[in-house]
Amino acid sequence: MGKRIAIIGGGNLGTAIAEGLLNSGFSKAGDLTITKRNVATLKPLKEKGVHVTDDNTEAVNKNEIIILAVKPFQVADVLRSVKESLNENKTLISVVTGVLLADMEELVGKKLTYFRAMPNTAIAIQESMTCICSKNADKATAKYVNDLFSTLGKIVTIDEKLMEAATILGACGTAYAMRYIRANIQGGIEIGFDATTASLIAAQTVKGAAELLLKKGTHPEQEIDKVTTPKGCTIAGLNEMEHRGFSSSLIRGVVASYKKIAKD
Ligand SMILES: NC(=O)C1=CN([C@@H]2O[C@H](COP(=O)(O)OP(=O)(O)OC[C@H]3O[C@@H](n4cnc5c(N)ncnc54)[C@H](OP(=O)(O)O)[C@@H]3O)[C@@H](O)[C@H]2O)C=CC1
Ligand SMILES: O=C(O)[C@@H]1CCC=N1
Repeated sequence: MGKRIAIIGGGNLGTAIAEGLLNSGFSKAGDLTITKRNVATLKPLKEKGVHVTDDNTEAVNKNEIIILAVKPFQVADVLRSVKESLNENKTLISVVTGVLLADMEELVGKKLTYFRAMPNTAIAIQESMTCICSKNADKATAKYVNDLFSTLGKIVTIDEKLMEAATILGACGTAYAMRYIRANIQGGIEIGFDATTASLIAAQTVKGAAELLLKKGTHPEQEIDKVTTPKGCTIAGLNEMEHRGFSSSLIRGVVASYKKIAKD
C-alpha cells in the first residue's frame, strides 16, 4: 500500500506535485492531503478526491510523508506550528529554496528524516529535473523519495553543498531555456514564419536537441559537428553568435544567478 502524503503549501509547485503523483498513479487521491490557508483554489484537486484542508497540524498527524512547499520566509512559522506533531516516523521533504537540512532540524528540534528536493516547473508534466539531498535517511526511505520524484521526471542525488548550484542549473534553467526559445521565435518571425509556426518549430527543435543528448549521451559539440556543413549557414550563424558573446553571456548569467543565492 502507498504511503500517505501531505503537501503543505498548495501553490504552483505543491499542486503540480499533487497532479503529477495522481497522474502517474504513484498516489491514490485518498492517500493525498494538500494544505493552504485559502483552500478555494484547491477545488480541482478536491474534486478528484484529494483531502484539502487549511489545518497543517491535522495534515502532519494523519500522514507519514510531509512535503513542504511554502515560500522560504514562511518555513519557520509553519515548522514551528507543526513540530509537536512531527515524530521519528515522519519524513519531511522540503522543496523550498535556500532552507538547509540543518535549519529544518533546528526548527523542528527532533532527529527526523529530512530531505531537500529541488525540482523545476516541468514537474507539472512529469518532466522535472529534481536534485535531492538528505539527512538521517535510511536506504528504504531514500529509495521511496527517489521513486516519488522519479515519477515526476529525472532525479540526481547530490551533496547539500551543491543545492544552490542545483537551483540555478535545474530550476532557474527553465527560465533560461525559455529565453533561448523566445529569441529563436523572434528570429523565426523575422525570416518569414508566423508566430505560432515559429513557436512550434523552436520548441520542438529544442526538445529534439535535448533528447539527442539525453538518449545518446553525446556531448553537444559532437551533435553540432553533425549539423555544421563546411562553409555552410549553421557555422556562419554559430560563429556570429559567439562573436556577440552568446556562450559567454549564458555562463555569466548562470554565475550571476548563483552569486545571488550562494552562501559560500
Ligand atoms: N517556482 C519554481 O520554479 C521553484 C520553486 N521552488 C520553491 O518552492 C516553494 C513554493 O514555490 P511556489 O509554489 O512557486 O510558491 P506559491 O506561492 O505558489 O506557493 C506557496 C503556497 O503556500 C501556501 N501557504 C502559505 N502559508 C501557508 C501556511 N501557513 N500553511 C499552508 N500553506 C501555506 C500559499 O497559499 P495561501 O496563501 O493560500 O496559504 C501558497 O499557495 C518556494 O519555497 C520556492 O522557493 C523550488 C523549485 C522551483
Ligand atoms: O527565482 C528564484 O529565486 C527561485 C529559485 C528557483 C526558481 N525560482
